[in-house]
Amino acid sequence: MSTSNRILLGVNIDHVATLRQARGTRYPDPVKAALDAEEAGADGITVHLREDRRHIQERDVLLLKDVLQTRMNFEMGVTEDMMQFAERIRPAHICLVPETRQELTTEGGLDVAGQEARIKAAVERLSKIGSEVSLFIDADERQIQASRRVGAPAIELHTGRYADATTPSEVADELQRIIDGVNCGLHEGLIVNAGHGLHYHNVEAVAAIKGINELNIGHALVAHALFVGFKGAVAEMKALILAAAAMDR
Ligand SMILES: CC(=O)[C@@H](O)[C@H](O)COP(=O)(O)O
Ligand SMILES: NCC(=O)COP(=O)(O)O
Repeated sequence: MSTSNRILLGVNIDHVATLRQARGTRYPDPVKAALDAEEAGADGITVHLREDRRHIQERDVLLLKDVLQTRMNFEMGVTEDMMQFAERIRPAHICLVPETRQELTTEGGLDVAGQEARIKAAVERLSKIGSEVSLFIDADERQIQASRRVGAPAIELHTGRYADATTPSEVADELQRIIDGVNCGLHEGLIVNAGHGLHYHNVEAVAAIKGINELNIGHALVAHALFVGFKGAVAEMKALILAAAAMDR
């Protein structure tokens, strides 16, 4: 079981594209954001090509594939169209996420336990193209064990409930749920990542959990970039998570 202090920052650039799509302009370009993020210390770039194309477009993914110096973490719903696109792109990492068109953002984790055969087939198919497949799930023992059973090498724990918690006791409960999830994932032999809704004021407690491999963060970085620039926003976040991960708690 790994209890390393090393932690990676995956920068999600979806919401750079959200701003572009709001006006149908050519700017701001998420590809430029990705390159800036890499220069500022991002360990990887995450993009979610939603079925409704509300932010990232195929064009972005195709360009990123050519220019990234780090690695792409491609988030996708489990649909035949997406499977075929992923087979064409062959990203280093693929994260399977649940998706509905009505949701404001990714509201919960993938129900792996409820559709094991379907997810297992997707994991097997995507592993054949050389991608490391992770499953975006809630920090729930049932889902974590099902993720191991379907053959995914990695999971990403959805931290949205922690991020949305308002009272100190709710925050503590949600944090504990993530800690338990990380330990359960490591026990099952999985690589454990986490993300969603993390920002400059709530990230440290999560980054301090021993054994987390990577945090994927997007919305807060794009928002902060308005004031300090994208490189500055990424560098600040990276410094924050490295410092938190290095602390002996
Ligand atoms: C799965 C996930 O958490 C990311 O894709 C991130 O949330 C992107 O933003 P939206 O969910 O708002 O599309
Ligand atoms: N998978 C989570 C992610 O990529 C970033 O989510 P957010 O920081 O934009 O909420």
